[in-house]
Amino acid sequence: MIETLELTKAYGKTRAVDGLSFTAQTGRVTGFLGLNGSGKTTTLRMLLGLTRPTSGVALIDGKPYTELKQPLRQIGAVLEQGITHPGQSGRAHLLGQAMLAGASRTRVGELLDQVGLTDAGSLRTGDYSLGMRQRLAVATALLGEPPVLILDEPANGLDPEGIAWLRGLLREHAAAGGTVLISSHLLAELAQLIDDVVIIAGGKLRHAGPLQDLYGSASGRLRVRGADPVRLWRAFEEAGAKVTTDEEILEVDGLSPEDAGEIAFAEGVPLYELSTDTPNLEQIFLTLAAT
Ligand SMILES: Nc1ncnc2c1ncn2[C@@H]1O[C@H](COP(=O)(O)OP(=O)(O)OP(=O)(O)O)[C@@H](O)[C@H]1O
Repeated sequence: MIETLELTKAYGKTRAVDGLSFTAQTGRVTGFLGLNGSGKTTTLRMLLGLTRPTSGVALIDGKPYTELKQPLRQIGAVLEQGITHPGQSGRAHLLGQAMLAGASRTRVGELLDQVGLTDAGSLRTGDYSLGMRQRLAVATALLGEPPVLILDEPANGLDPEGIAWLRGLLREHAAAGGTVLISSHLLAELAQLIDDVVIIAGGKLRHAGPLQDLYGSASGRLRVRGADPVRLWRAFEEAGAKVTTDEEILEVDGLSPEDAGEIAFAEGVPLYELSTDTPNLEQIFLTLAAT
């Protein structure tokens, strides 16, 4: 499990992270979301022992990173910065890192295969595309078979096939009892990957919970088209709804589709269309993440 308690990092007068408490549960993939500059990278760096908190704690399985006995075997990380020497091949990079993590040559071959870089293993990493570099970074993070994974913007640079690959890998990792924390500034980018969301703004927690609850929290607005829009409008408003219109289509807040259908029936107005607007995930995120 990953946990922060009242975690704070101040740079002079700027509070990059400000009293942040959240958990990322074992067996789940948690999305860590916020707009640019909201404090995501600073939080992840504190979890990884790279930045010292001003106050509060960042814990991996109940301990700060610096107190972990075998950090490379307990936690794997993909950070935004490049980690490789451009003249080195992907395989050589992994072999070097494997020595540090105490992993075998066989493991390097398996990982190249798992991240889809077997054929590209002998190419210079300087010639890798952004997506290939992300795959190599994920392979590096997995070397020590750590149960906890922290990934900073890993979806950046991946094409749809790459995203599907990452989804499979992270889901498998969580299902095998791992913990995954993955950051992004776009909720839509992570929607297919994650179980839970933590949204921050200005270094503070804005929302935490299952992704499903975010959809649930967005009130479903109805789209109604009928033979007599004016009459429908009046009837809906009399029933307590808020209605806006472009003259033909009514957008109705505060009524269920059942209520709206029955009101139209009682008014004797034929309906041509009655649908519920699906909440726009990015819109929900932007509302929650706005400072
Ligand atoms: N070393 C530092 N010195 C001073 N200010 C910093 C430092 N690191 C981060 N900050 C500030 O802290 C705030 C949070 O930055 P951080 O990089 O954690 O945000 P982020 O959510 O990761 O953003 P992005 O999505 O752009 O990577 C920003 O205002 C940033 O300018």
